[in-house]
Amino acid sequence: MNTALFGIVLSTILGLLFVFLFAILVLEQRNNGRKLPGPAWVPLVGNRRELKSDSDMRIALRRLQHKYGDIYKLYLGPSPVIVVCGYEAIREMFIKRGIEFSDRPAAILGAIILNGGKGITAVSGDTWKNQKRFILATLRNFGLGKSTLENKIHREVNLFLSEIEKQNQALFHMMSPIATSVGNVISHLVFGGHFSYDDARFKTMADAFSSFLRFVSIGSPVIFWPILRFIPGDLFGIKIITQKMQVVRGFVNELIDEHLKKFDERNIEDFIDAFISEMKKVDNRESRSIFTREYLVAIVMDLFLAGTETTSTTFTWASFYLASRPDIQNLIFDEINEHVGTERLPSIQDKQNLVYTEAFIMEVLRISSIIVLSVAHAPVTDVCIRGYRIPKGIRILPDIHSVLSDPKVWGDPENFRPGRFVSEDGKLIKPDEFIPFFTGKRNCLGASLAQMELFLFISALVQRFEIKPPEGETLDIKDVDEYVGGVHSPKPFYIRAIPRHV
Ligand code: HEM
Repeated sequence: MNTALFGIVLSTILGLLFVFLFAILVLEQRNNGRKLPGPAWVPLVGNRRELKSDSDMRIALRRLQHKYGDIYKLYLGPSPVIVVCGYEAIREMFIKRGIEFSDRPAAILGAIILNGGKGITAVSGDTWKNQKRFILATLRNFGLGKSTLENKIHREVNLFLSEIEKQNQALFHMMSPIATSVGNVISHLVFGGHFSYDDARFKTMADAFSSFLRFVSIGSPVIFWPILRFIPGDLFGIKIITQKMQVVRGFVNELIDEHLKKFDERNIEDFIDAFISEMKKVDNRESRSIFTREYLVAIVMDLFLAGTETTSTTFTWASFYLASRPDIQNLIFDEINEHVGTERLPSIQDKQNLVYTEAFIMEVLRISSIIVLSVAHAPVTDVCIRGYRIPKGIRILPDIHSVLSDPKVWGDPENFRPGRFVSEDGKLIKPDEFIPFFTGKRNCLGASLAQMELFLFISALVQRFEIKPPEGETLDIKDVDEYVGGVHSPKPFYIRAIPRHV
């Protein structure tokens, strides 16, 4: 299409959309039902101004909650979105009436670029239920929560510790080594192999996923105006992201081909084998089957995307708090030294004795709140909540940060204080409001895996090394904390790892 013709088509479409939006506005105003509160919005642009009014979007979100209450409506571009804040509203909608809010909105552009909208995070209804059941059962078969997986994680822990040793007490950034390690834990489960620390394929995949997460963050206009992706050039960076995703998809397809070639029904070794085994059993003419190659590619990509950046970002935050709070790091080390010693790696069995270490991990998950706004949900049918009519399919964003930073729940949410999770008689406290993995029917599928990894990697790191800021400096939260959308990760910071036993 030449540029002039493209301009005419684009302006006609935009004109029609404008009329359509104006009609929605008029219809909404005529609606006699109780209207959800929310800021006035500008057609086409939505409430971008309100969300971007602060350098840190969490401040804007807290202000909106304060002004409009726990359930309010926003417009992101032309799309209406309902934001749900505070534990009570989240409990009411996603726990008590969880099934009614367990769909995802119709495949949005982000999910389509990632996996054709077919992976576990994007699907709804029976497809979602069947995928979730199969993935959880298969991951359990391959050791989730069992010692077989712990042995594999320990192998990765040892490689990780050697990698830290190689830094030779010089300054380094934690994200790179830990991303490879947690990526390798998923790799063991998914395809039965692992990457070396300098593997170019892994670096490409990690880079593609973190660019993707930045891109789908709440602010990208092309997500809400998909037509913008046809503008010549790559103003919104969508073409480069799509290319990167194609490279990752090619790599996943190679893995599947390798598995198909050596497939042996009597020797099912990993998730891909287990899925292929089901593919061979079911009749693929049955159109509702989830056991197709397309679904397999999408699920594998989802598991890597959902399981790598989240866990490695949390771990990177943990290394920040270790380096910036030597008092807390000493308490963790003393506990490990007392209950495990230094001759063997801490194991899952030790969890019951390493209460303060567990509390430290919970406090990192709480205060870093890496998923500020959860993945969008959608009502399965039209529903009524607190007198508000909520239409089927609308995007609902649970505001996890509003719960994890609520002063009514935590008292001093801004302070890093692991002791809040330890009772006076030394037991671990798990408040209902502790929801970094969200809650209800659609909560994180990898929560127990992530907690197992964080425990085994963090306890081993502190057992072996003293984590320190750069010589003669201190690390301050103000220098690393910002949230602009996507996963809440710290700005780059550098630390040293000093071996405790030479
Ligand atoms: C610290 C690490 C992690 C955090 C904080 C985290 C958090 C979350 C959150 C908030 C959601 C959205 C729930 C919702 O729909 O509202 C989610 C979904 C999900 N997570 Fe995690 N996650 C972590 C690690 C993992 C790992 C290791 C996996 C591994 C396999 C994983 C797999 C998934 C999947 C597949 C979903 C989609 C579930 C569904 O749609 O039913 N996550 N996670």
